[in-house]
Order: sequence, then structure tokens, then C-alpha cells
Amino acid sequence: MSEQMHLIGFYMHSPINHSAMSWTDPEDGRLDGMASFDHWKKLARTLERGCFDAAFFADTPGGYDWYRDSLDDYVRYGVCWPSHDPMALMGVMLAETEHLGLALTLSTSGSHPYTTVRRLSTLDYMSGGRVGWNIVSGHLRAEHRALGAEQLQHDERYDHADEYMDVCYALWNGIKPGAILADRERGLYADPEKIDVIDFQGDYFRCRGVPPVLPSAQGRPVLFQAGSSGRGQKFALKHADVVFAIQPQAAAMTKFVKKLGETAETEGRKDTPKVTFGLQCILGGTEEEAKAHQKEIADRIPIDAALNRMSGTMGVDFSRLELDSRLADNTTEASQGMLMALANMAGDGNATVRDAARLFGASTGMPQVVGTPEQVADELEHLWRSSGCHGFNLTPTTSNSSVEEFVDEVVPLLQKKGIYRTEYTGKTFAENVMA
Ligand SMILES: Cc1cc2nc3c(=O)[nH]c(=O)nc-3n(C[C@H](O)[C@H](O)[C@H](O)COP(=O)(O)O)c2cc1C
Repeated sequence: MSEQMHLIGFYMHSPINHSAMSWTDPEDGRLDGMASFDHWKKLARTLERGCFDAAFFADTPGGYDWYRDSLDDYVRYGVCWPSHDPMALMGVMLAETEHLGLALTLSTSGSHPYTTVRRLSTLDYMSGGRVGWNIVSGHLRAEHRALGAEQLQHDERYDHADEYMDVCYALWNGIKPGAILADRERGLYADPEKIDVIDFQGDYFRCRGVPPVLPSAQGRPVLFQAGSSGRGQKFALKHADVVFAIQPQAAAMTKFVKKLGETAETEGRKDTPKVTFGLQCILGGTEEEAKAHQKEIADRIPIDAALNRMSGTMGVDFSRLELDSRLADNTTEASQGMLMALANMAGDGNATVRDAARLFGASTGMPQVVGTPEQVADELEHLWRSSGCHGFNLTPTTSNSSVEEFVDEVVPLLQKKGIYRTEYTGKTFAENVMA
């Protein structure tokens, strides 16, 4: 466990974050924010005021098409549709801040590693090393259909992603110290002897060329990974600085951190990646008020909207199943980690499709921490200490008002407890998030 709790804001560039129908809440500013950089600039400033490590963007291009084998409910309820590109927000939010990291989800299925290194590392270089990449291997069928690409089976997607990373490392490490001369008098920009010409010929990728971008202050972006199946964890242990997971209750969080540590030992990795868990905080002036708000959030979600999102993520058409059947009786080639986590949401492995859909609709399976600011601060401390995790990725209920509320009312309490930074100590995202 780290000495200080780490917090990361968790967002999507769509009408909602992780609560279906949040755009219908009169307090929510996202519908206007979809058409305005100011919304995101303000969010970046708020997070920096709250000393967050980063804003982290999930991304689900193509959306959710498993439920009834259709995209209708995805579009009808705005379940992450429209799915605007979060890359468009990165430069704006980085330019608005000095310390805040910005992490982006990019799928290894939808792009070439050369393009990804070029896009992310340009931002990383220009921001003084404040960029992160959530490496996802493309569990969504709709993403592949949208691109006209073949979707590989679960484990092979990780083999493909391993090779993807090999190309990225070659490009990130290909500029040696002293390579950049920038000598105005002699008119020499760089020394070709100190720059590798990469000639990669793999099973899935070919890449011949020199690295497209200069190394940033942190060398390369901070790497996140969120697959939590057995094969997913192996991939994480090979590549990730930080593992981002969803576990819907405290005991499962503790078990997850322990198991990752044990697997790290068997896989021979000395420094186990940091683990952050997704959470949603719901605040109220009193506990009753907060609980009423939690109920309001759940009650406004049509079951079809919740099932549309859960079906897409889990690669199962839940319209064909009894809502009171056991979720754990299903298998998937999509997100095995999420299916297992949700099936165990009450700690007994027996959650029904209906139970899981209710939580999935409300918070995409993330546990909700509900109460007064004092109660929420206490519970965050408890979850952090008992699980031994690094910190939390927090998804808001409403944008940006619930983020502002958290920063104004909960952050000072965490700081008072001495478990949360009062100022940034590092310059780069890596220095801040790994501290
Ligand atoms: C917390 C969390 C966040 C994720 N974010 C995304 C995302 O933004 N986009 C995406 O395509 N996949 C996302 N995924 C999917 C995973 O990266 C992974 O591809 C999927 O869970 C299948 O891996 P697994 O079976 O090893 O768990 C996320 C998964 C988790 C648990």
C-alpha cells in the first residue's frame, strides 16, 4: 500500500460517464459539455485543485450491440452514444493545467502501434510527461464491426496486444541519449547514428521506420491495464504500471490485490503494479439524502438501457435469459473479468442477471460509496487500508457538479486525515501516480 491515497477522475466523452441516463438529470451539464471545450477545461481545473493524479478517459468506440443483436437501445438511451473521441479533449485539458495527468483508453484492435505511439507521445512530449495510456485489447464486438475488422478470440487478443507493445517499446526506446543536436550553426538537427531504424516483422504487425516523436520527460506514457482474467493479469504484469480494476465489494478488492501480488511473484515481476479500483461516490447533506439520491439514480434507468450496456461488455445477449437466472452460469469471449466480478457482487457468486444489471446501469458495476462527506471519506480510507490498493478511479454521478462537490467537501477531509496530498510533489504523471 502506498503512503498516500491516489485519486483519478474517470470519464467518458459521451452524454454519460458510467451511470446510464445521467444526462436526464437537471443538474448534469454534459449535454452542453459535449459541444464545449469549456466544460472540460473547468473539469481539469477542478481536478487539479483537488490534487487528483489524472483525468482518465474510458473509450468504447462502436458501442454495445449484443442486446437483442441491435444498436437500438444504445442509441435510444444515449448509452455512451454518441461516442466522441476523448483524444480531442486531451490537449485542451493538458494545456489548461500544470500538474494533472491525462490518461486515454486506446484499443490495440483499432489502430497500428506506430499511430498510437505518435499520437500519445506527441501529447506526452508537449505536456512535459503528463500522459497515460489505458491499453485495452478490444473486447467489444461492435468496435470490430464498425471498423470492418475481424475480432480475435479472448486469449489471442492478448497475444496480439503483446506484439503491439513490442512495436511500441521499440519506437519509445529508439532515440538514444545525445541523439538530438539541434545545432543551429551547423544546421544539424539529429545524429542518425543514435537513432534506431526499427525493422519489426511480427505475426500481426510490421513496422519499418524511425521513432516519430522525441522521448518525453517521463520517457513514455504511464501504462494502465484493466483486463482481469487470468490471461489479462499476465498481460498486465508484463506491461502495466497501474492495474485498474472493478470489484463490487471490499472483500473482493482485498482478494484481487493479494492475487495480483502472488501472480507477480510467480511471473517473476519484482515491482507489482499499483492497483486502483473504480468507485462512485454519492454525497448528501445527511445519509438519508444520499441514499435517496442513490435510489433516484437507479430508478430512472430503464432495464433495457442497463442490459444493453451489460450485454455489450459481457458479450452475452441478456434478452434471451431469465432475469432471475445466475449471471455466473454464462461464459464469455468478451470481458471475463467483469462477468466474474459482477457475479460475485454480494460475495457469494450468486448474483442474478437482474441484480447485476441494476448495478451495471447505475455505475457500470463500480461499488457506490454513499453518505455524508465524513462517511464517504471514512469509507474511502477503510477500503484503501483494508484492500492495500493504491487508490481509486472515481466516476461522477453528474458532470461536473458532483466532481466539484467531492473536491470541495471530501478532499479536505482526506487531507485532514493525512492520507491525501495537499500539493503535487512530482513534475510528471509517472512521478505523481507512482509516489
Ligand atoms: C475497470 C475497467 C475499465 C475498462 N475500460 C475499457 C475501456 O474504456 N474500453 C474498452 O474497450 N475496454 C475497457 N475495459 C475492458 C478491458 O480492458 C478488457 O479488454 C476486458 O475486460 C477483457 O479482459 P478480461 O477478460 O481479461 O477481463 C475495461 C475493463 C475494466 C475492468
